[in-house]
Amino acid sequence: MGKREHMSSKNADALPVVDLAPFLVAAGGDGGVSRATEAVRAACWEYGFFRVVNHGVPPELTARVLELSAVFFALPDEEKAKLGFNLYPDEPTGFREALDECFGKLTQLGVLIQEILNESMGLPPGFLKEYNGDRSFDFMASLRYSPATAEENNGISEHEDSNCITFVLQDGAGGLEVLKDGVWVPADPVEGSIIVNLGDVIQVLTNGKMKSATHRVVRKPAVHRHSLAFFFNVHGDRWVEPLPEYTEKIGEAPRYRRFLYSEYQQLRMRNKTHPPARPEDVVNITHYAI
Ligand SMILES: O=C(O)CCC(=O)C(=O)O
Ligand SMILES: [Fe+2]
Repeated sequence: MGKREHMSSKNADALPVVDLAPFLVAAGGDGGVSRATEAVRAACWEYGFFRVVNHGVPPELTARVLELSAVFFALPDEEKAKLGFNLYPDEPTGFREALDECFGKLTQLGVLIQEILNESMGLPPGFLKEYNGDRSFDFMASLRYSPATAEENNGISEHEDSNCITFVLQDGAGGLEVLKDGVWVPADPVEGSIIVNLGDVIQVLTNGKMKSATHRVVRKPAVHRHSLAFFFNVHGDRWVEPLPEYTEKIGEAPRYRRFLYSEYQQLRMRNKTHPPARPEDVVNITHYAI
């Protein structure tokens, strides 16, 4: 009586971690694959955000690409201004090769995660591969955030990604955060892990069951932050709509109307080229909500 038990609470800043080793080593057979698939399902329903380890992207490559990215961004502006969209810089030496190698590895990882998602979404084998088998819309961005000032620290305002699956590689600075039940949870750098977050396409296909996580970057004082974001996308000609497995087959009404992915991309691009005066007029996936 009167004595309070200490309630142990879940460590709020621990994002779910999924070990991909069972998919990448020949062994298997110990239930590792189904455990990892279940872990992905739980993470996607709860957060839409998780870390993967033993993902097949060499840590040496991740470290190298982030270091070269930092060298690139530290070049004089005149040097960087020579570049248009999708042109590779000559300097620093090896940056282009590192980016290409990273792009290749992250594409492979995307294909694997998509396979796992297919299973954890309970879809017929190969469904997502068929739906999203064209890799020509994938892209990667090398990003740099300058130190926070006393006046402001916004790196990227809160948003959801529009695509299928995003990967984030980051240096040691920190600042990425994900919104979970109204609380901003840090997605701090953990050596050897890659952040995975789901985008709007998966949220719509699953009729809102899997989350397109709201996230942001808060800049830290005194440090530059470098990250690499890879967007495993879907072709612009694809129609996106809640799947029967998440609607008629389980007696639930669709929560989104169908849309052409390229149309959504264009509306989101307008957010940037013609920013609406009122924040509530920024187009996001609720534009298609029923
Ligand atoms: O830099 C990061 O950690 C995240 C970037 C991001 O959220 C985005 O580009 O959509
Ligand atoms: Fe994002």
